[in-house]
Amino acid sequence: MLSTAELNALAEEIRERLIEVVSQNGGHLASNLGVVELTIALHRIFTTPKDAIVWDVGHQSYTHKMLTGRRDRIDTIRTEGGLSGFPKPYESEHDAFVAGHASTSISAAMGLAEAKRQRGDDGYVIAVIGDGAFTGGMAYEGLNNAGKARGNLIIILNDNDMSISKSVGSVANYLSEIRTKPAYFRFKDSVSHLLERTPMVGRQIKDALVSSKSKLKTAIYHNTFFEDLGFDYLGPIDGHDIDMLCGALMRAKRISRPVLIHIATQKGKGYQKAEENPGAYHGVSSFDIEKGNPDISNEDSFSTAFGRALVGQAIKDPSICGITAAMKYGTGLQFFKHKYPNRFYDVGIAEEHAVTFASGLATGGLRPVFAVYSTFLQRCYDQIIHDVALQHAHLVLAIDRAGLVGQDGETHQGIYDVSMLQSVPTMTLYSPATYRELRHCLNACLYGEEGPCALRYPRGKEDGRLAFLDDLPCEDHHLFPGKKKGGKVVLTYGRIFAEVYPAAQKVGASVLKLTKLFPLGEDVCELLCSYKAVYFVEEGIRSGGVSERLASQLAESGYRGRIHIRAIEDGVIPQASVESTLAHLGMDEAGIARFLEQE
Ligand SMILES: Cc1ncc(C[n+]2csc(CCOP(=O)(O)OP(=O)(O)O)c2C)c(N)n1
Ligand SMILES: CC(=O)[C@@H](O)[C@H](O)COP(=O)(O)O
Ligand SMILES: [Mg+2]
Repeated sequence: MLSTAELNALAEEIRERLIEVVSQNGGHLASNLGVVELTIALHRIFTTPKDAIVWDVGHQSYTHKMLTGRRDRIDTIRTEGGLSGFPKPYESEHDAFVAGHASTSISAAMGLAEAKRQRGDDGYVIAVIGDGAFTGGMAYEGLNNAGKARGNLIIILNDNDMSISKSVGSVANYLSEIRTKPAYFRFKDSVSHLLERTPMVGRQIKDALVSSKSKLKTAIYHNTFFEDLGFDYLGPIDGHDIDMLCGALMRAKRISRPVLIHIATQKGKGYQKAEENPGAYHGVSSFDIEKGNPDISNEDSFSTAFGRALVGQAIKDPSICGITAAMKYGTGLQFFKHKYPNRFYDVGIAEEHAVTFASGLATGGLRPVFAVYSTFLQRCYDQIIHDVALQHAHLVLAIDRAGLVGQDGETHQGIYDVSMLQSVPTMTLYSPATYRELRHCLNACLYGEEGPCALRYPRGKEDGRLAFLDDLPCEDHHLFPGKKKGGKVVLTYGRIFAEVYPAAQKVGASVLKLTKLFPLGEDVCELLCSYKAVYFVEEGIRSGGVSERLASQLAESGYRGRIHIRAIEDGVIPQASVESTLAHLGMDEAGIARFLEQE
């Protein structure tokens, strides 16, 4: 058994390795540095996989991976074929549940705990959720249910007062209130502890006190929100003190009701630059440890092009509002916030709320734009149908990270949005391939369309090969004729056009590039019908995509030519660079050229 000093030395060693590896591979540095002691304490008191740890979002699980047999492979994290940056049960039996999206841990942990109870397994299930993830609605659905849980369930609220940016909202304020009065809560906690340890009657007195409405209770046993929901609350605890953490975890193990342990940690702990600027070190690409990571949030990308374009529109139109679900920098909305703080809303990690809130703004006469990553929009399917489309509310979804995203892997790929939105009544969707097209599409969504509108664009920068598009008019679709009239035609859209166009030139095929994906005019189908073979290339899942829909329309219209579809057949696309993934999918220039050679 390691001594406290040895455990602290282990924490230092792990920190050094984390900084080294993330500086090379990129990753979620600040979040991982903040939970080193917590992870060590968890693995000291609990034994995985018998006990299960459910990491919320999972971006902070690197130390857990190092302590569960993956230390010698940690240098492969987030690389193709290497360890995932998120928990993956297929990677290790110590990863209890898939994660990547926020606020799911309490529900998952409760399910796992209940399953253990039903199966007579006395293992514990521990959910570790950050204060950022704690702003998501699903966390409350979980808490509401879990307060009555009968399994061995422990929730650890890792409170560092930060989401990616500063945590927002009333819950954040409430947590900060608790954090700033630790002595008061510890006094309350020690009264509760004393009662628990008093032989025979202590527990009964405590239970009677908890369920009573007496003034005595409010005097000595003031409830936190969590106790009102049925949890035993332990905290706030210094999340960098391994002894204290172990003590709290041991105690939680002995309590028969669900327990919530509230720990206070520092995001970025142990690397000064990250401590000073935890937001900039939340998710980083490779960096120089000595110099640190320059702030790249203003660097040229589709996100910043969008952010600047929105400011350009908002100067002329005071009804435009900008909304983010905790992704201000990721989506380029920092410019809008800076210029129009009163029209900017960071709603926390609450995408479903953001959509319905935007619909409320629209119904009330404003022009809301919700900027959101494609992958996180997935949880808003019902809100988009029920709260937006059915009342034809005119709002704009600016869908960032559409298509392949690279190193975050399967949980973050933006490959489902086209299929999802295609089934939404009255939805309009644009897919710009360049910054200029993005500006055009944003303008069209704001002023040229009615009802729910969206534009989708990829992670990263414009492709230099597409500079020639800047000399062409921005149209809903554009035909680039091939060598032979009526020969082969390729229909495509978005970033992948940069691969398709040169491939088509090689084989002499025409290319029909869509900028507006739906609704589509009759003319598109008519045009395709004039070719002897139609090829589709789509950087999105095949099922329910544009290719499938148009192929079925062609078939219905009696088209007799050949139809070939290249789209993503298997929706689970692991981590790798976008270039490498495109090559694997046969969607790089060479792969598409081979595809077009098929007769
Ligand atoms: C549904 C969803 N929306 C947005 C994100 C992007 N995201 C990843 S981590 C994060 C902040 C998490 O903050 P917190 O839970 O407090 O963890 P910390 O990094 O502070 O430890 C956000 C917004 C996500 N993963 N899932
Ligand atoms: C963990 C998470 O969900 C985000 O931090 C995500 O990794 C951000 O990715 P980008 O680098 O594309 O902003
Ligand atoms: Mg946090």
